[in-house]
Amino acid sequence: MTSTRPDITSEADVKRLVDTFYNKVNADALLAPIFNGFAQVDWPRHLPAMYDFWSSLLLGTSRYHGRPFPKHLPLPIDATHFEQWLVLFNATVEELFAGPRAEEAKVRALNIANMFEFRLRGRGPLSLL
Ligand code: HEM
Repeated sequence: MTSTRPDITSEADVKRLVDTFYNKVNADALLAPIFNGFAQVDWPRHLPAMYDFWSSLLLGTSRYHGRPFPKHLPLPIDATHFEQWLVLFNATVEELFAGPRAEEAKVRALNIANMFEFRLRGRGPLSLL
């Protein structure tokens, strides 16, 4: 297939990536209950935080100033959830974009997911130290 997909180069691209990804998450039998059931995510607040996060990582805008890991600490998630998260994220990137930043998005997501999963495995009173 000839690829006419663009790379990720603008805020509009970041927004499209994030919106499309979370639409998939919301339709996913494994992940939707975590976001909407357990965590009761406030989407109009969460999505802009995710635009900032990915804009910082991929466009170098330094707009995100939060600490993502602690938000994941209470969630009932394990490696299976992270694998599914990555399947949906990679599918979204590949459906919409192609190029060095698209590749970088997938590598960054994989590294962060691995790091979160590793830290969550040690979840317990000492994991906050
Ligand atoms: C099983 C996988 C995951 C689940 C179920 C999950 C779920 C959540 C939930 C429920 C929140 C809190 C939303 C809120 O504040 O109401 C959150 C926040 C966040 N997540 Fe995840 N997440 C997952 C993986 C990831 C990965 C792999 C990344 C990074 C690549 C990521 C990045 C973030 C960021 C940046 C925030 C926002 C923190 C803030 O508000 O400052 N998450 N996630």
